[in-house]
Amino acid sequence: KNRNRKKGNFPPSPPKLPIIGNLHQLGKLPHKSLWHLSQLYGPIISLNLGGIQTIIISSADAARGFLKTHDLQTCSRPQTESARKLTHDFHDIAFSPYGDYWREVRKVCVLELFSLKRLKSYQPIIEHEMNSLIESISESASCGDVVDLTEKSMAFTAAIIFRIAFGKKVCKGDGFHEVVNEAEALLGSYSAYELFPNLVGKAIEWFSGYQKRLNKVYNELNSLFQEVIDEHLCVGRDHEAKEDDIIDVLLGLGEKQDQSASSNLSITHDHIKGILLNIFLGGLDTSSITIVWAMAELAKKPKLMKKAQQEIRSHMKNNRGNITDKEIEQCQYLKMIVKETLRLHPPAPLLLPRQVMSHFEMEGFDFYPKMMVQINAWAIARDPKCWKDPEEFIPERFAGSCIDFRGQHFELLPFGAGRRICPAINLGIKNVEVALANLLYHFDWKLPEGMKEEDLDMEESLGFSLTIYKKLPLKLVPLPYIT
Ligand code: HEM
Repeated sequence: KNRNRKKGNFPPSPPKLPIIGNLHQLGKLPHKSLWHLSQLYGPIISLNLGGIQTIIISSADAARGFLKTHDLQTCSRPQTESARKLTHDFHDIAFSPYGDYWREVRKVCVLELFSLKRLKSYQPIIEHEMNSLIESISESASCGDVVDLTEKSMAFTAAIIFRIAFGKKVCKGDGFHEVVNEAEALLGSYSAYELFPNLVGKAIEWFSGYQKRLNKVYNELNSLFQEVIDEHLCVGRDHEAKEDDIIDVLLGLGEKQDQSASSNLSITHDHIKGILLNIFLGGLDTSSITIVWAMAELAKKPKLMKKAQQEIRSHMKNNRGNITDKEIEQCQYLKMIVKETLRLHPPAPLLLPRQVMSHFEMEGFDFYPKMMVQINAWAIARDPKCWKDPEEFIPERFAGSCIDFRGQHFELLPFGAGRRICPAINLGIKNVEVALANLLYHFDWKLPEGMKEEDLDMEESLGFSLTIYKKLPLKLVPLPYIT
């Protein structure tokens, strides 16, 4: 009680229960429950999640206030026990609090890992994985088999991220995906003691085996990452790829910084492990989730699919090869499809949580340090004040519009905005565009026998806590496109 007794005007709040506050109102899909609450209580609401005071933002104007006007006061992250442990004491980018360290590591990330030059060096990997994807679908197409596009897209993006980060693929059976999923589940939630910082919370945490679970994931990830780092340090390593992978780049930076004392950030193995974890959490699923939703929306609206195919095929003329960046740049309708998919299905619907760092006032409300902030990008993208027919998938709404997802337009925030905006937008978008363009170019797609467009299930399911997926796998029948 004492902790929450701050003077000031708080945003409206739904009625709370003793002890748990508003926790019971989150439901299975928090972004949806919070959207319903915002319709009752307004675009800025305050919730008590156990002992954590949380501000929920559900309008473009309020998001602009937090992510632009007051970005500097709200761009930290809550420092949870799981994040501290799994990122080796915040030696990462995504979960580290705002400050000198974060600014330095973010610079490294933007300039060294995700720059346009580096993206170019990833091109052969993306092309190679694209060819494998098309080949495997062609086999099914020649027999008229149904293809599980969810599984194929996940394998495609995972192979790219593993090769970019580790320089090699990691197979599904290696247990790596499971550890990363478990890490996401822990990083996207709070321990009982964080929610109820008293003896009861401590007891619940102890009985639930939370610390054991956290230690297990930490140990598994740590030894996996250390193994790969050691492989990279081996003299005479079999370096298949011509270009450096992310571990090579980070190890190289560590060596450079050893020689020059002028640099503020000296990259250690802990930094590499923290950054790798961010890359797997950020990159493994987000692009594949988008590819699946785009294909599902197009399968539901065959006229839109035809229009996209005509555009791509007209730019390809009679070329039977894969589509290159040059053709993709000309495919304006494809780009509208990607934007519309990210509007209706942002993979991280609540972005990543932020934390207020210093007191400020906005719209007559007071915000205090340590308050957690969640931006409901999913709800904002459905606001009828910003979007006509918001629930409809209409890529054409972006024709002649300057609205983009790069953090300048607060009605469309799939990558966030402000200082914490996703640093890998170009890589994420490239994977989505390349996959969609090739899937639509090389094949015509139909629904499995006996299924109608209206039967296609579009239900969402919470991933491991930070992302949402299409609940059921997307299964479609590919037919080879004959020029
Ligand atoms: C379609 C693909 C992607 C989507 C929709 C997406 C979305 C997001 C979102 C919503 C955030 C939080 C922004 C905020 O707090 O305001 C974020 C942060 C981040 N993303 Fe992405 N992302 C994608 C792809 C990637 C990829 C491919 C990587 C790396 C390989 C990546 C790495 C990161 C990192 C490191 C952060 C933390 C930035 C920070 O806190 O400074 N993301 N992303």
